[in-house]
Amino acid sequence: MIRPDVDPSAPEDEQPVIGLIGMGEMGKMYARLLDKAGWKKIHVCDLPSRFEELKEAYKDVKSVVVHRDGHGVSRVSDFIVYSVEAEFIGNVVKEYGPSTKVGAIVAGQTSVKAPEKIAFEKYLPDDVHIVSVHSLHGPTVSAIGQPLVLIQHRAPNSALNLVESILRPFKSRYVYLSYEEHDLVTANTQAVTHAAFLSMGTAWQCSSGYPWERGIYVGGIETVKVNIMLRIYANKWHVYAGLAILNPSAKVMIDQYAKSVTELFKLMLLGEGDELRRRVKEAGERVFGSRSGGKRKPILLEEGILDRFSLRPTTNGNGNGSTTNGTSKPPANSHLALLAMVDCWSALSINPYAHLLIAATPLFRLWIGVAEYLFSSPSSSPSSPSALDASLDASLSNNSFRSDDLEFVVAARGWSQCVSFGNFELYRERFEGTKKFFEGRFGEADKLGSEMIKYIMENSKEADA
Ligand SMILES: NC(=O)C1=CN([C@@H]2O[C@H](COP(=O)(O)OP(=O)(O)OC[C@H]3O[C@@H](n4cnc5c(N)ncnc54)[C@H](OP(=O)(O)O)[C@@H]3O)[C@@H](O)[C@H]2O)C=CC1
Ligand SMILES: O=C(O)C(=O)Cc1ccc(O)cc1
Repeated sequence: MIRPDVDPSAPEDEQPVIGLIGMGEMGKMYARLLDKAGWKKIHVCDLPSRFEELKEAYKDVKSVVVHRDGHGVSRVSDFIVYSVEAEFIGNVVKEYGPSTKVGAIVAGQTSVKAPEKIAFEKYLPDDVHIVSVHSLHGPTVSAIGQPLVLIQHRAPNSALNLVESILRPFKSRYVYLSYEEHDLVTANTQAVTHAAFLSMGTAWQCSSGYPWERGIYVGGIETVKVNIMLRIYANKWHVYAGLAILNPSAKVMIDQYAKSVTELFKLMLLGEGDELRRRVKEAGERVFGSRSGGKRKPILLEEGILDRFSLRPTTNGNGNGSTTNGTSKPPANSHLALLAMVDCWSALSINPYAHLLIAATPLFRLWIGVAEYLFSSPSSSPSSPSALDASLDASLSNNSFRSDDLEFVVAARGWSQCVSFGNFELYRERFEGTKKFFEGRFGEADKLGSEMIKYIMENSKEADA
């Protein structure tokens, strides 16, 4: 019997055997973090076809034992994490679940929990516990301070405590949810955020050019848009497909987002300025008016700070990433993606700040940050409009955004349809087509994006407190 409060300094024979089934990005991240923590018995596997490759990769890591398949891992482990594609979780648990050691605790890392719950209930023997997990960040982000969802589904408190003890060295922030609460929260935070950024990528691709190379201003909050879009396309398609297609609440959110995009664009096209301003400002009031009584520190302190993370070439020709001279004011942009996001939150009565404190991913935090910046920045002088007014004016009077905005409408509708049809193959084709277009830029975007996330996370600590 493993003590629920065990820690990595315990003698090896008192430590739990930790099993990792699926050694892709997340499985590898868990193996790395668990080994670094000092856990000495980590048993892992991927598909049998990857057995030799994995054995070679971990030959010098003493704590890691590689198995040919999930039967070997399941039979010896006290705590098992399945980190496989959400689409396949049913089949994988059906195959290996019956081999689970009596009294073990089983978790899944899947980003959408509905199929995982069904699979665990159906295929795990009655004498094993279910305490699921979800690290709410990608494999290249530090786990420190990030939300880590724990779901005590079919387990006594002692099993939950053991999972807490095993994962404590990650220094993540535990968030306790039920399976159902998890899927509702992640539909609101992740699925719709991804839909917005996937649509930006598709639209920019269809406009045939990297935005920062088409003479379009890419500083300030545009920097966040470009970096996050690239981060998402650099990840695996199935992560986003799974969490959108297999989460029933996500369809509703993504559909409303596409509707908001379309309706706002129609008002812009028709020049219905009064109605556009009324609708957007009312939505802004509903979403941001209640922002902790207006006392919460903004997520983005200054738009200019973001220029240091920009991908656009610098004036001295030194590639990317450095600041401009800071004197030129960015031209107003219609910011259709952001106006629609706030309209969507308002239409579905979602308070994004409530999610921020519970289970926000770094990307969601940044996305609220830019929306908040657009909606809450005051005008710099009595004669100049606020950022929001400048954006609304531009959307009505400046035709130069129309073609990009039209592409964005088409893209948002396309992604929404793809999700509502539940078509994984179509999703993969759309995703990978755009990924190919941006592929050359992933390296530098990853570096700049990680720095940007680190900066925002550090600045958010105080505000969250
Ligand atoms: N990437 C991210 O940012 C995050 C992902 N997640 C979730 O974690 C899970 C894993 O994602 P991620 O690691 O990124 O994806 P990967 O594709 O990198 O990893 C999944 C791994 O599972 C393997 N696998 C599939 N079937 C089996 C099987 N029968 N036995 C053993 N291994 C198998 C896959 O092999 P093969 O490739 O050969 O099919 C692959 O190596 C997903 O459910 C995802 O939604 C959660 C948080 C963040
Ligand atoms: O932060 C995001 O939304 C990401 O894109 C990274 C990510 C992807 C899937 C998850 O289940 C958790 C985090």
